[in-house]
Amino acid sequence: MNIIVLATRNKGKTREIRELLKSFPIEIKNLDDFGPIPEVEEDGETFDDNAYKKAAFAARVLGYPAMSDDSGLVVTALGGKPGVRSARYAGETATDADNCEKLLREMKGKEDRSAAFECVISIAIPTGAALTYEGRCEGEILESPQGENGFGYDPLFFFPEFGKSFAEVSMAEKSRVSHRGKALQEVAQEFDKILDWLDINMPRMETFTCKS
Ligand SMILES: O=P(O)(O)OP(=O)(O)OP(=O)(O)OC[C@H]1O[C@@H](n2cnc3c(O)ncnc32)[C@H](O)[C@@H]1O
Ligand SMILES: [Mg+2]
Repeated sequence: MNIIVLATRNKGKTREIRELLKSFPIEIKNLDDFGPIPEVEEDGETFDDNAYKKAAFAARVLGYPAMSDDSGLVVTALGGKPGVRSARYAGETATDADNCEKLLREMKGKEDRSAAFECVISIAIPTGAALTYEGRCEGEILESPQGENGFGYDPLFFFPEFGKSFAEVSMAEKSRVSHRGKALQEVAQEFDKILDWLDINMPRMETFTCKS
């Protein structure tokens, strides 16, 4: 069976990705299945840059195909912030709660509450070749947190079609419409092609016998 390493340390993402790919014939490993590996600096200017960096690095270091997700919240009234800095919005060691608090502070008094979650999924192999999938979903920033489910900014992200925040719906409901859900629906649709691509492009580990 094909092995793919999920190149993320985010437990919320990992849960959602594993659930959406559970019916496919792949073994999904995560970074914790391996010894300590260095952290990748997420210094790209776009979700695309960072997604590729995370997947290509994991694939190169571990020797398996790797799938990463770079995602974040893009808020109109904040000129697109927190964007690629979503995980570290309130500082390098910020928690989800710290980031949500900062977002509420920055949004105080803002009339335009529109925002979007964006996600780029990269699937890379050790040679550096990669495939990219994208998803986006639009909503509004609430005045205060609502709901206990999900992770990150979910309690502050109101999704008009549901009339609820992402933290007030189940993981399955969220994934049907979310940025990550949409990107992974594309992955799912193309899954056979992805497996063929891995088959053709993954470097083979041949065993050579040295004659003395
Ligand atoms: O880089 P990895 O290890 O995958 O984990 P991370 O948490 O650092 O992930 P990102 O760099 O992609 O930053 C994305 C941040 O955007 C937020 N985010 C992304 N998707 C979200 C979602 O579905 N719901 C709520 N917040 C989300 C959340 O705060 C994440 O920490
Ligand atoms: Mg990150």
